[in-house]
Amino acid sequence: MAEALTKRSADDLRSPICCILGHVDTGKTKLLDCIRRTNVQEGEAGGITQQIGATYFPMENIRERTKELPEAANMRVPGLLVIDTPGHESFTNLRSRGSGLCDIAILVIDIMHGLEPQTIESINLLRMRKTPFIVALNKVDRLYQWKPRNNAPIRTTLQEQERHTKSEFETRTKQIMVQLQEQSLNSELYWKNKDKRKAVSIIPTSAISGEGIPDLLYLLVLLTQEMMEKKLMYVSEVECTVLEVKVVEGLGTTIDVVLVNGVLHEGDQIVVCGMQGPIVTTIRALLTPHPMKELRVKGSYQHHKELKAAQGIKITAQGLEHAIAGTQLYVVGEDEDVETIKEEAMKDMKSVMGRIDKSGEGVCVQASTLGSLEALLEFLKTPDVNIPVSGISIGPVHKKDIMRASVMLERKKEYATILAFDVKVTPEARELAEELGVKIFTADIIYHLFDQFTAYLKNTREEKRRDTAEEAIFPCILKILPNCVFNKKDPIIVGVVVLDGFAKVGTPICVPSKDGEFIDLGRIASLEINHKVVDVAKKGEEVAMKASSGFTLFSFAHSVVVPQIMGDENQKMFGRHFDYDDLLVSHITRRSIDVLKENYRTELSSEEWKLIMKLKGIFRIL
Ligand SMILES: Nc1nc2c(ncn2[C@@H]2O[C@H](COP(=O)(O)OP(=O)(O)OP(=O)(O)O)[C@@H](O)[C@H]2O)c(=O)[nH]1
Repeated sequence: MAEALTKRSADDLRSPICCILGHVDTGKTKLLDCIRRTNVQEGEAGGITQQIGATYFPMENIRERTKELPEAANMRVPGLLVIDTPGHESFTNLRSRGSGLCDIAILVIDIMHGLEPQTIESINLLRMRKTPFIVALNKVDRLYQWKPRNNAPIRTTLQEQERHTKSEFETRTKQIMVQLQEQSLNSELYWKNKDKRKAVSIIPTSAISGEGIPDLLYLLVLLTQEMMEKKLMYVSEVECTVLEVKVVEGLGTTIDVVLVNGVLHEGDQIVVCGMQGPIVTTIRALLTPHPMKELRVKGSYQHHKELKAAQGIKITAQGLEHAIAGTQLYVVGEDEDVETIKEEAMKDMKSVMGRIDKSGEGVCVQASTLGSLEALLEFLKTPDVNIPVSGISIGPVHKKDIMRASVMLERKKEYATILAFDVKVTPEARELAEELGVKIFTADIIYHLFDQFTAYLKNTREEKRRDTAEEAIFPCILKILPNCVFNKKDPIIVGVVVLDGFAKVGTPICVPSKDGEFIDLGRIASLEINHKVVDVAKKGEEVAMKASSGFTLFSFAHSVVVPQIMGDENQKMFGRHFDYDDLLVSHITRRSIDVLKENYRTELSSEEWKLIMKLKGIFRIL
C-alpha cells in the first residue's frame, strides 16, 4: 500500500469500535438499549441477540450523557461505534469475529451472580484476541433496598445508598474481584484503579435505571484514547466487514457493513465474497440511519457522497443478492488488480467449505450469515455434539438445497436433513422435502436446532432398533452350574453363570462343538435371578435360564406362545447332545454384528466388543 494512503495522524482519530460480551441474561442487550434508549431486546428470539448489530454514538451524545462527570472533558475521538454481540456459548466464532473487529470490549457481569461459564469463556476469548476490556458490573439496582437515581454517575448514586446497601455492594464486588483473580485477572473499581493497563476497570451499572452509564461511556473513550492512540489513528486503507445482507423495499438487496478504517465513496468499485463467486460492483448509495438509531431498526436513511471510518453503513449496489454476511469488503484502488482482490475476497468462504466431511456423509447446514454459519459449524464440531456436515449454504432454503440433501437418503437416511439457522424455507422447497422425505429443522437459536435434531436422531435410532431387534444378538458366554439342570429338553431350563458379556432375553444360544458344528438351543425365553424375572443377566451373575426354539421376540412382546412343531428326534437334549463341560454362547452372525455396529456401537463396552471378536473367530465369521 502506498505511503500516502496509510498516513496516520494524532489529530485525526477514528471512532473506537466496542463490543459487548458476557453470560446469557447478564443484561448486554438491555445495557445497549439503555445507552441508545431504543428497545431491540423485545423483538429478539428468546431474548438472545444473534446477529451482529452496530450503533454509532456521536461524541455530542456522549458529552451530553457524561456531563455530570467532571473528568470527562478531554474526549478527542469523533464518537463510539458499538457492536452488539451475542452471549450464547456456542457463538464463540461470531464473538471472535466481534472481538476481531473491536478495539475495546465491555464484559458484562451480573453483580448478583458473579462469574458464570460464558463469562470465563469470554475472558479467554478476549485474552486470546488481546482485546482490552472493562467490566460492567450490572444490575446494581437489585441490591437490597437500592435507591435509584436515573442516569446518574455511579459514585454519586453509591453515596446516596444506605449503609447496608453499600455494604452488600462492597461484599459482592470483592467476591467478584476474587473470582476474577482466580482467572488471573487483577481488577479494581475504576475510580480506584491506578494503572488501567495492569488491572481491569470495574464499572457498576444498572441497565434499568441507567446508573453508571455515564461512567461506562467515559471510560470506553478514555481507555481507547489513552491505550490505543496509534491504533485509532485514522488509516486511509479501507477495512470493512459485511454484517448483513438484506432486501429493503425500494432499495433492492443491500449490505450493512462496518467500516473500521478508511473512506467509502459513492461510485467506488468494490469486491465482496459471494455464494457463487466474488461479486464486483459499484457503490450506488451510501446510507446511514439517523444518529442514535440502530441499523436494524427500520427508519429512513441519510444519503452520503462519502463516509469515513468508523461507521455502520448501508450500501446499495447491483448484484449483491448472493453476498455473504460476515466477510470483508474490498475497494478496488486505481492501480490495483481486480483478480487478486477477487481471490482475497473468497478466502473466508473457502475456509468454511473446508468443514465439509471428507466422507461426503453428513447433514446440510444453512444459515443467514457467514458468522452464524461458522457459529453453527463450530457448535456441530464440539465433541459431545459431533454431527458431520456434507453441505453448506448461506441464505434461504431453496429446492436445489433439498435436492442436495436428498442424496443422503440412499447413504444414511437420518442425514438427509437440513439444519436451517435463522433462514426462511421457500414453500416449493418445503413441498419437495415432504415429497422426497428430507427433514428440515429451522430455528433461530442454535442449540434449539441441535435439540430438535438430536431428538429426531434418537427417534430414528429407536425406530431402527425396533426394526432390527430380532437381528441384534448380544454377546455372552454361559456355563451350566452343577446340579442346576431343571429341564433337559426344549424348553431347556438350566442354571448358568455368565462368564463373559451379558445374557439377554431373545438371544439365540448354541453350543459350539469341537468338530465345528453348532447345537442350537433356541433363544433365551426368560431369565430369573433369585426367583425374580429379569431381562438381562450381567457378567458374574448366576441366573436360571429358559431357552426355547419356539421363542421369538414377537411372541415375547405379545405374550403369545408360538407352538413348536418339531419331532422328538430333532430336539437337543442335555446329557445326550451337550453336557456340563460345554459352554453356551450367543449365536452371532455377520448380520448381527453389523446391526450392533449400526445401532449399539456406543452402548457396548470395549470388553464386549472384544468378546464379539472372539465369538466371530469361533463361528468363523469373516
Ligand atoms: N434489575 C435489572 N434487570 C436487568 C438489568 N439489565 C438487564 N436486566 C434484565 O435481565 C434480563 C436479561 O437482559 P438482556 O439484556 O436480555 O440480557 P442479555 O445479556 O442481552 O441476554 P442474552 O441476549 O440472552 O445473552 C432482562 O429481563 C432484563 O430486563 C439491570 O441492570 N437491572
